[in-house]
Amino acid sequence: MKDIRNFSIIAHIDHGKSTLADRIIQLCGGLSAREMETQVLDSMALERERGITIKAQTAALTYRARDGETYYLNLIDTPGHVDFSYEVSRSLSACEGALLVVDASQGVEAQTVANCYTAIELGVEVVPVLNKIDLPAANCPQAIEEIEEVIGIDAADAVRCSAKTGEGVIDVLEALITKVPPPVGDPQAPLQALIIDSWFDNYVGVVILVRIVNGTLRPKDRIVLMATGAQFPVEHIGVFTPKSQARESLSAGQVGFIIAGIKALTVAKVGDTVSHANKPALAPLPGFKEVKPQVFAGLYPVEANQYEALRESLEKLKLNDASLQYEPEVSQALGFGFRCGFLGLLHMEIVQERLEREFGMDLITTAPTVIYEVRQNNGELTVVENPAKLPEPSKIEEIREPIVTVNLYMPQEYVGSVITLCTQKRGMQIDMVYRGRQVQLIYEMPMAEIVLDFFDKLKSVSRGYASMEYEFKEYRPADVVKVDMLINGEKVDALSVIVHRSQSQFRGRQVAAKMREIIPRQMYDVAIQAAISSHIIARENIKALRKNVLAKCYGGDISRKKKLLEKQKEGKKRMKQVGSVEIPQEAFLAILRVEDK
Ligand SMILES: Nc1nc2c(ncn2[C@@H]2O[C@H](COP(=O)(O)OP(=O)(O)OP(=O)(O)O)[C@@H](O)[C@H]2O)c(=O)[nH]1
Repeated sequence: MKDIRNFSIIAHIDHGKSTLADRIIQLCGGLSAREMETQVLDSMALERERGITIKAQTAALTYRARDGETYYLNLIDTPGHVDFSYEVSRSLSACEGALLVVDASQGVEAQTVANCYTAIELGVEVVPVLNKIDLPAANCPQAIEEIEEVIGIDAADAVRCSAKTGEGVIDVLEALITKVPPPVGDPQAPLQALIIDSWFDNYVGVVILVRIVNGTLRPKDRIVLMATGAQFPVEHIGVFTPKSQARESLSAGQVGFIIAGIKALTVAKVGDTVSHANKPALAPLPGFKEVKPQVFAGLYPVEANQYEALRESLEKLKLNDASLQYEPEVSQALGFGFRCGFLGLLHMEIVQERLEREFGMDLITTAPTVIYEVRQNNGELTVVENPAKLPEPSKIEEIREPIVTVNLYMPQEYVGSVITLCTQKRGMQIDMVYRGRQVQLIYEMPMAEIVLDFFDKLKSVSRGYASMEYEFKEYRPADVVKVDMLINGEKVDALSVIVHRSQSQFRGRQVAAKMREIIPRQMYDVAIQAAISSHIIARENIKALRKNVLAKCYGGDISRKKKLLEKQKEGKKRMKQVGSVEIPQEAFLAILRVEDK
């Protein structure tokens, strides 16, 4: 085991994580030059565009070091966004080391900081690497100073490299084997394997990526997944180089995959422990957590006849995304659709985008909401993830909302504005810690505020320098009310939102005003009203307009007429006919666009 090194790469977007990973894979002979042509580590087109790695992948590599020894390196990829922070912590806890890649021409940036602290807290050895030294703007001494000040680790002998030219990449590997300790574990002990990731493969079913902590696993062994107790006979085991390669055994310290005829991703949860069914470990590995959807929204096809297609697309997505939930739902205004549960806003956006892009769906999405626990006067306790389903105020005894613990990191100069923002968002300060030039703020905050627009606001008050991660804490009583929107006197269920009472009047007015801007003028007057119960709190009017786009081009250039009609059709695409009024997609998300008081 002395010759194994398990590591991951922590880097800010664009600092060169994928390029460096590719270089390392190339140096260690994992792939031929032709296979290298396409960047391997983040394969989904969507990911590349957004620059985030959604599904962790891995590579088992062999490296002949300068000391003449051969080392087995396991590169474990980590996803890079707040919604996936639990998966990040599981990937990191499967490593003994992490390369902290910093673009020497840019210095340390916010996003890396939170992941780096997670690594340090998990006892992972962080090895600083300065990348892009080929750039004229590279300033290594400055980058070193920033790493030391901001992250607080010694960076004097940070490795300098250029993932682009290949210069210094060997030094990165040498630093890795000297600085990162080999794994510890007992190959003879009962099996404990940590699930780092799992995904669905059309041919073999669920593939589980594990880090074996103790014990040894062989094909044909019978395994148990400790959180669910489900048992399966192992069919194949192996490693990714990054191509898959079968192995006869995987033992303590190694990283590899298990295929065991598992059909549903929900059985093999990230963070769970795999053990032998006949001789299970006494206890699972620490740190398993059930990740549950935190944010819910309704997804409706623009064309009613697309409902079945939407169901099929969601089914397909769900195969590879255990955290996505959906249930059929009916809205008076929007017809048949699905109430979907997501880990967070980014997760929601990704799902939405994949549905539209990969599956060609045309969707209307309602405003995201958190889950409320509602106790009614008759003692009944219900869970509400759709504002339209909130019982009448007179029937409610108490509403409780989810509270999250938020960890924020930012340079000192932004502490003031971040605190102001947190207070505005009903946050309660728990702690404030100085870490070099960086400050860590810990807040407890209603999840609903985070869902609304906290992340964007945080970025704007800190000019992008603050980073955050959050975790569900508990449900607490909350003084919230439902604001309904009426269009021409009709309540549109899909437009209702739940907001804090102190903000309700203000938000109701703002949403109405925003909708007046968004909803195009129609053939008749349209009245938009906001109401709490039967009490109207705001009213806006959209004046009638006879919209005849052809009126301007009398004279009869037919191709121009066609073009205009085409354009008008395009504009209609994401509209939904509600009663007699056409409402565009943005109107359903108007609540996300309003300013704070
Ligand atoms: N000049 C120079 N450019 C580099 C170097 N390493 C990476 N790049 C470039 O920097 C850009 C970002 O590199 P990636 O490897 O995609 O960065 P990443 O951190 O993986 O980014 P995401 O995948 O978006 O998270 C690409 O255009 C690379 O070609 C380097 O050493 N020198």
